Amino acid sequence: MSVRVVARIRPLLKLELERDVIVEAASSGNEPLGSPSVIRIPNPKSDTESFSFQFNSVYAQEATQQDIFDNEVAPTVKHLFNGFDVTLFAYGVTGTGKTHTMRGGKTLAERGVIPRLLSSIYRRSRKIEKDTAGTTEVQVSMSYYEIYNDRVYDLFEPPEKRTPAGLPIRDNNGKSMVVGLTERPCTSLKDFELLYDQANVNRSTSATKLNAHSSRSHAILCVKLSQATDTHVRISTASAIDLAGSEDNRRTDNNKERLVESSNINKSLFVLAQCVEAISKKQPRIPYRESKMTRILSLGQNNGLTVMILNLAPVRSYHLDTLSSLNFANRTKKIEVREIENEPFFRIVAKPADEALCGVRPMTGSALDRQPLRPKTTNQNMALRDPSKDPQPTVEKPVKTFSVYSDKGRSAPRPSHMTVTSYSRASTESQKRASSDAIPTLARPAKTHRPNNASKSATSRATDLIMTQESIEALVERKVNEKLAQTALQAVPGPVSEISNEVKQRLDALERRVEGHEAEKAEGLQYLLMAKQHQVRGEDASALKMYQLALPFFPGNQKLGRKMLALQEKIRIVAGERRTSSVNEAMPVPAPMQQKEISEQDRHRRRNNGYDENDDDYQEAADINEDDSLLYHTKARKPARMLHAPALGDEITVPAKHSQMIGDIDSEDELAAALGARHPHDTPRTQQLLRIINSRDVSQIKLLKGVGAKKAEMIVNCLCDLGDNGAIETLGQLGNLKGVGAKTVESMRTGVAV
Ligand SMILES: Nc1ncnc2c1ncn2[C@@H]1O[C@H](COP(=O)(O)OP(=O)(O)OP(=O)(O)O)[C@@H](O)[C@H]1O
Repeated sequence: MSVRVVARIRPLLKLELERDVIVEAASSGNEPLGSPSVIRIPNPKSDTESFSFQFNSVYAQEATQQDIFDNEVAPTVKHLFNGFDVTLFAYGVTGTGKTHTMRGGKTLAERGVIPRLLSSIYRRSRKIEKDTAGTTEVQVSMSYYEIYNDRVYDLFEPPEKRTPAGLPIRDNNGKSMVVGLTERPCTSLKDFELLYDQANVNRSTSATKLNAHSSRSHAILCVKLSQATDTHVRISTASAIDLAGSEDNRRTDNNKERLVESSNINKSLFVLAQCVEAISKKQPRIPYRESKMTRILSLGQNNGLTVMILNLAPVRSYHLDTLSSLNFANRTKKIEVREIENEPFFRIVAKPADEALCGVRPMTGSALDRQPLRPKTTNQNMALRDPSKDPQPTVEKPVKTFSVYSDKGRSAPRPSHMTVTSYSRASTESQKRASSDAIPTLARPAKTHRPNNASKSATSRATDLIMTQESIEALVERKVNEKLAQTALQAVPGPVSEISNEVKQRLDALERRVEGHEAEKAEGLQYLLMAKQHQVRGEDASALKMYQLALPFFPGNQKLGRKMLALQEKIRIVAGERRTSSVNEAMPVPAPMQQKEISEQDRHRRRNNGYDENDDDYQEAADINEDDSLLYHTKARKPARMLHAPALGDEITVPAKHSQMIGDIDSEDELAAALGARHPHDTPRTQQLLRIINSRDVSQIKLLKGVGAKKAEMIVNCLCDLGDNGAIETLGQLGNLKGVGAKTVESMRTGVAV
């Protein structure tokens, strides 16, 4: 089944005008009751022509939240209860109504897809429990996380408690799982709303020029539904994803922090577009792994039902962005998704004695609060009892805890001590296992029945044997994970040896250093990426600013320095030319307008017939990976791109020392000095330390690691001896101050947070 793609046009906002509306819903003539399924939008080159895009459904400006839910989401609830996973995601440019569609407002009418989905799940759960006279127990739990700057953060944790590196993602049985995520049981809609609202406070949102409450992250809500009877349990998951919107930074006026977020958002959406393109062209390699969002979304890889809601703004100011989104959606609708339901697995009725024996507590309440720091495993295949303690006399062979792929057509042996009834759905061809792990009130389930390979045809067995490098790696990783998870489950907790304070401190310091390094490097790369984006758009002054911000993260990188000098030279020349031409021209065109026109024309030229404006930008952004000055590159180098015409609107004054020619620079030190760095090897941490020292503020200095009030006063006294303008320029100078040695300097430096 293909991904279901529906488009929703949001109504006009306060400042938008009726005459600017260019996107409209139309009918193809084939739909029942004439409900629209076509989006019509003019050709940006000629208003007399228009493009039409057909989707599964189209919702015009006046469509309500109820309409969207009733037609697009309510039908999936039935499938969820039948054991299918459901993925709903909102896609669109910033400010087009994704969050409004998914979360919505506070009033009943304004509630979005997510609260309505949960309401429907609870209603159906109650009905099932009632209809089965309580023999089927339905439980709902949720996890909620965001991908912010390509890092995964648990939204149940307040930002101040997050580890900067975020949570890791592991592959497990072909699914990407976030490790260490909190999972909260929620027994009623009220429970859910409370948790959801609290978690949303932790989501990264900010005001931008295009949206007062812009989501700066992709938010992923996973609702796990577990239906348990006496004999078996069925788990299915509904994932509701509110993607962050792509942004054209020429329109956002974003500051430094917003630009970093924006480039991460754009990059992940670019990778998503690449994945969709690769899938639609049936390419052998889909670049899922190039961003965390695509890894988690795994479009076309996940089973079950997928619905994409394409959010569109109706007005002309979004024209090219809207076309880009429509093109993306057009490709997405062709993606085929395997409609495979999750197999139920069998429960062993947990007895207190068993629990004591194998050390498994019923996973309710606090036990469910946090999953163990290991991949959520497919531990249906694992015996939870400790075999050494299990006095079952019938065990003849050691229990095999994972199956071996074999060409002999044997079915894998099943541990004989388990009280398991074989159950397999005839409709399910694959060896897919149920998607989840923690089952409230249950011991771990036993291995599911493996169909007898002998019944398979020779051809299908031969196909099974052709394994690609990727599938072998995935298989090995899966087996290792299973083994590790089993070991962890069977391990009897021994006495915990106390780590000495000294060791703890050293570990902490080490961790801080590693995190600092990672964060620093990532931040530097962000600046470079943005510099490149600005540069290819001809926004030279902004590009230069970004390169300047990146420089401290790559001390001594001569190539970067040269690039900056060349850019400065170019800006200087352009500024000179502009001054000359403004004297010569009788009626000058306003510079910013001219720049806009040039770049518009240029962009039209670059788009041959695809109208993939954003894709183009994304491509350029991605090209930075191929820049060999930037430490990280995987692909072969491409020929350098031609830069755009210089931005005529850029206002920049180039300091005299910056305007020297590249050839004048001989050493790294000169280069760094020319670029305004205090010292070529200054890292942000060093700079921050020197800033604190040079502040001459005893109250700040005494907080540095290894410095008390007395030492802080001594340092300030030394600085005062240097005179009013005296400053410490290097770590060497700092170490030479009275009472401060190399050791203290290192200690101060490692303690500085950047
Ligand atoms: N269908 C709608 N009805 C009424 N208002 C809407 C609708 N869709 C969007 N809006 C309004 O438009 C504005 C932008 O919507 P929203 O924040 O949902 O956009 P977004 O696509 O999530 O943006 P971002 O990607 O920046 O987070 C909000 O003020 C929202 O209330």
